[in-house]
Amino acid sequence: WSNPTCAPGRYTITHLFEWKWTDTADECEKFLGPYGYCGVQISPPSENRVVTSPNRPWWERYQPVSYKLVTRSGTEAEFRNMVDRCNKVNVRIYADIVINHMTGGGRGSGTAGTHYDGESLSYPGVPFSSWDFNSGSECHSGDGDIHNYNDPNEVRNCRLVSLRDLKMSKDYVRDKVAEYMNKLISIGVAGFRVDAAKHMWPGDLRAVFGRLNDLNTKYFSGGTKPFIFQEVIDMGGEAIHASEYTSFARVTNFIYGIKLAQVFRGNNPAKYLKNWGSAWGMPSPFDVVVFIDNHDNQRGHGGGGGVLTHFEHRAYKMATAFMLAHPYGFARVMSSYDWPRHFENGEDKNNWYGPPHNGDMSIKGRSINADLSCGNGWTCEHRWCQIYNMVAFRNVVFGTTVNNWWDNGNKAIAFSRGNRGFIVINDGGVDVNANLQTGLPQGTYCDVISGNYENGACTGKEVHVGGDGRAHFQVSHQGEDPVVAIHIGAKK
Ligand SMILES: O=C(/C=C/c1ccc(O)c(O)c1)N[C@@H](Cc1ccc(O)cc1)C(=O)NCCCOc1c(-c2ccc(O)c(O)c2)oc2cc(O)cc(O)c2c1=O
Ligand SMILES: [Ca+2]
Repeated sequence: WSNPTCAPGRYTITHLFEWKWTDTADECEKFLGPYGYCGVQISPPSENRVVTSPNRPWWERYQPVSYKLVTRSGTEAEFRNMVDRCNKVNVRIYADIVINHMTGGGRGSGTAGTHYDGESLSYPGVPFSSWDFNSGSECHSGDGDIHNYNDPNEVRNCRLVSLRDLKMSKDYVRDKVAEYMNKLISIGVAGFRVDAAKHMWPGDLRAVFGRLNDLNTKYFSGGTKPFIFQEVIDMGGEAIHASEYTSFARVTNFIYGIKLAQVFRGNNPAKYLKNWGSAWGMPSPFDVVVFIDNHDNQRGHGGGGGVLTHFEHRAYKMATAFMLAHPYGFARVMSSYDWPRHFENGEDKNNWYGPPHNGDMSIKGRSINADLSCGNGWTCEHRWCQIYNMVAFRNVVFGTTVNNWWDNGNKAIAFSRGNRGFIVINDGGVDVNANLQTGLPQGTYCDVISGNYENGACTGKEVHVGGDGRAHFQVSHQGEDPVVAIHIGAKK
């Protein structure tokens, strides 16, 4: 487990995938601060390989060349400015760090112009050289790559898709990685998303994390530890289990999104969610970061591929509303960019597409529409009102449990969070037309899915809760948003 380092009253982060640092700083001040987000997961800030075939794919950022803070997202100065401005409006920065490996084969230069040679294992920008990498002594797979995911040694000591595998058992390597993380901490970063953690030994990760400083007291109280969550793709069926990694940090819970996709695509009745969480055999809520989709599995591979994405926006909003209304786990909202999917034999041939860009391949900033949504090719799910209003819902109900569960035996469910919030989700079949116990104090509440609570008025539907805590709910199973959510922070 690991404690989030959010400012008080904030409980959800958003992954601003491939955003520039200048845009991220602006987004903290204009939106994430005012709308109650805890923080941002940023794309890897370390210098990465420049891949031109295909042309600047998103996954080039997962092939480090050095730990210099120069990428397509911006310069070190822009990075420092972003962390400062976001912290000043109570929005934390969680850095995606790629420390299992460096580049694949071949030689070239990175986004800071630093030379590397993947053949001779030469990375002068760190520096790392051949004895800092796993070799035939540690990896016994024959060609040096991972093939057998049921051999824990092979998964950790061999090359993931031929990416040069760092020898994390070596003190020098641990020191250089910890030095990189401590530099980010000194700048004001609040924690880390550890990429490809499954491919590193838990003991080596624990040794590196043990070298980390406390967070910078310019923004955090003394003795605050960084919030660390590790990407461990574990869907069962492999030799490596997420539980190996949860004694010293959190893990990403991949099963979560896949199970919710099954429910909200209509394969399983929503009533099954009555005992959602640990009763489904999932890890302790304090050991996980939960999400509907991530940058990899929204493109159809990595974590099972069967998850909901912004392309299926109706079901996606329902599943996100459920995730944010339910107490299980620390929630992360994906924020994507659009790309022209092109399926051939079930695979999206364009799943490598990088972010919207200008003629010179620099990343194009997002534009903001009157309804707060984004343009210029950016999806900005974190700015969809059905999502940002549920981020506020999660803030208001924190610390309460699930009560007053109701379901219609099939695809409609409802539950309250203590006496602070109540949600009805109608996942299909028949309309809901019921008088339900909300557990809330008497009054007129705004439905925060169909509109906002602004200047004391509801721009969407209103719900009247009587003295007995009951209210009448009519939720068609055919509307764009078959969800009604109310809470005491949006009450007339
Ligand atoms: O699709 C991709 C990149 C995927 C990817 C990148 C970052 C992630 O955090 C992630 O989860 C996936 N990469 C493309 C293209 C590619 C890139 C490099 C390379 O040497 C070969 C090909 C691809 O087709 N990759 C093969 C399938 C995805 O196999 C990868 C996985 C991965 C997928 C499923 C697993 O269960 C697993 O344990 C690991 O993690 C990466 C982590 C990285 O840091 C960099 C990578 O290249 C990858 C990575 O290729
Ligand atoms: Ca490894």
